[in-house]
Amino acid sequence: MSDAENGTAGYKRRRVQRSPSPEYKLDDDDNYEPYIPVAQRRQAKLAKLTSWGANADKDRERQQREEEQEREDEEREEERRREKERRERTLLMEAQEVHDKKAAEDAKKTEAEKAEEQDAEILAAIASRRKLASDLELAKGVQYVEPLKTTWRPPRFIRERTEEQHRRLREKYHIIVEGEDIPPPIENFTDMKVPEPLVKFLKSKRITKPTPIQLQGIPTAFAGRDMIGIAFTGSGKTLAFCLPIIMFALEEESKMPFTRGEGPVGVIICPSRELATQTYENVLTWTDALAKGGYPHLNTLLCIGGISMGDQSHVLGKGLHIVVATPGRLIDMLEKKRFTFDQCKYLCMDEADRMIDLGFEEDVRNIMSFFKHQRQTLLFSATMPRKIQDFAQQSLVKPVLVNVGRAGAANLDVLQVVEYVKQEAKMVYLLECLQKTPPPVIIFSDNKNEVDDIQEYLLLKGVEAVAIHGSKTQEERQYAIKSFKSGAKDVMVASGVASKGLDFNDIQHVIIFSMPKEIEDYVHQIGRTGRSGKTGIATTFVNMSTPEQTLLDLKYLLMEAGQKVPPFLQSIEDPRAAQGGSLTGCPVCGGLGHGISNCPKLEDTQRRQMASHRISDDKGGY
Ligand SMILES: Nc1ncnc2c1ncn2[C@@H]1O[C@H](COP(=O)(O)OP(=O)(O)OP(=O)(O)O)[C@@H](O)[C@H]1O
Repeated sequence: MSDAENGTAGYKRRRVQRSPSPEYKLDDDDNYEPYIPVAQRRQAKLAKLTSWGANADKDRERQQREEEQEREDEEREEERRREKERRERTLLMEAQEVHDKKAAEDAKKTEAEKAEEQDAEILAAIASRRKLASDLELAKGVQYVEPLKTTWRPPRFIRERTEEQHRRLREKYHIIVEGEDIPPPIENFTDMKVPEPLVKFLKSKRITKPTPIQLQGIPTAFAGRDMIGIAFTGSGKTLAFCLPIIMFALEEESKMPFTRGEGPVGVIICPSRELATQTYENVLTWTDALAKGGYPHLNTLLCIGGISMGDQSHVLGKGLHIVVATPGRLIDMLEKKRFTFDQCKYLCMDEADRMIDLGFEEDVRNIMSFFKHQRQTLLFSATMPRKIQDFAQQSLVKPVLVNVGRAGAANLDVLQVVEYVKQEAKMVYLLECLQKTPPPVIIFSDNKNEVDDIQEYLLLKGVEAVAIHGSKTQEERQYAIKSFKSGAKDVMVASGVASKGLDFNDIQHVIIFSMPKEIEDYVHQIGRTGRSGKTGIATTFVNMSTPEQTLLDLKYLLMEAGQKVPPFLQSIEDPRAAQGGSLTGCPVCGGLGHGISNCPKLEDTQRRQMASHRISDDKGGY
């Protein structure tokens, strides 16, 4: 029989003939039915029909058995399916239960707890920053464990006092200390062994008794200890960190006079040129007073951007004792080897939290890498958030923390007035506000254009005003400060950054035209008045454009200082209180009205970091 006769037979036969090996066996082969010729099939059918009768019973039985088997199979299959469904449902339910339980637990957690968890994550990220030490020290694993030794000792009668007596004295002046073997507080300059001519000079400037930060800070620094000094604005921190460096330089010069190319023995770093200039001028007056009193003459160099170092060649031409600097110019001079830190043993940072926190951290490390020996490090500021304190402490040797009042608290000698003034009414109201006190008055705005606008407006109204901000030339800035300090000008309009830490005589009134976002800036700004024990007024304009969180920080600060809280500030609720959270201050900026997760300073730092990464990425691409 041909293939044509049985249709598909040729295909099947071809497959039979190929007799596939097991590994090539396709699924179709499972259904393979061997070919049975038609005649044979007919015969088979006939035989079946004929035997039907005889086998009918057997067949029925078999059929019944088969049907039963089939039913059983179906039942078993159904049972298996049901079991599977049951198992799946149980797993699903368990998963749902776990999910529901977690949701319930989350719901039970207060918003404050969730915020705390978030805060802990952010803090852990901050904590991972590198220690404040030079790269070389970090790379070599150099770690100093003992503070520097100095020859200074407190007078015997003070050494003989008990720890309890020291404690009571500190308590009397509201001084909080932390650390090991803390040197004693000393209540007058003579007992601190400050040279007589300087004591007399200070007296002539009405500096007769040390302020609390000086009373504990100067002995601590004289004893060679690393320290973190925190005290409110205008409390005399400058003398506290300058005096030890002057005394150390005097001692070194007395041992062996310095000649050209030698020194400095100490460096003071400030975050702004103006602050560095002011500190430099202070050091000059104090070292001059000593020289006039028969002590060796000390050379001090001002090392800041915007001035020609040629003007100071007379200082560089001699032995150098002290350098007062801003970071950028200092690094430049060190890199050019105009002087070295081979003999430098004293490093002080003013407004240290700003230096560490606001972009100078790498510069500070760079500066540290020029030191050849162990140094004594002093960090001072009016604001020092806990997080920065912790970080700084890790970088110092057995540090002593000297704290007068809460870090970041406002000076209690400043009467703080907060007024709601609509944006468009500010200028006119400013004139009215100027009538509150006689000059000198400082007006702050963080916006450079606004600083210029205010000055222009005041000049038009016949008010003698100067202005200072970061976009002014160094000459303009110096002129503004000089004419305001000398009393030739009544009002200074300033951006916060340009005037931080500046000590002007007897400022009567500080007007904050636009409230800074960060409460620390506010504390520094109002701190231009109420200095060295005198009182002053600070008037601050706020309105709808002031962020609520800033207002809340302000509200708590006023409450802490026992000042009047105006009704519009009173009505601002703390969302953390509603959530039952803790109302402790932000560890990053010290603001009392918010937590770390919505800290404006942290946001700002992160934004700047991202911007600088972008810039370095861009640079890397070329
Ligand atoms: N023991 C003292 N008694 C009286 N006045 C002092 C004393 N020590 C310093 N002063 C004066 O107090 C003023 C403020 O001092 P200083 O500038 O050192 O304050 P500060 O704590 O550094 O403030 P800021 O945090 O704003 O920089 C200065 O004019 C200074 O001469």
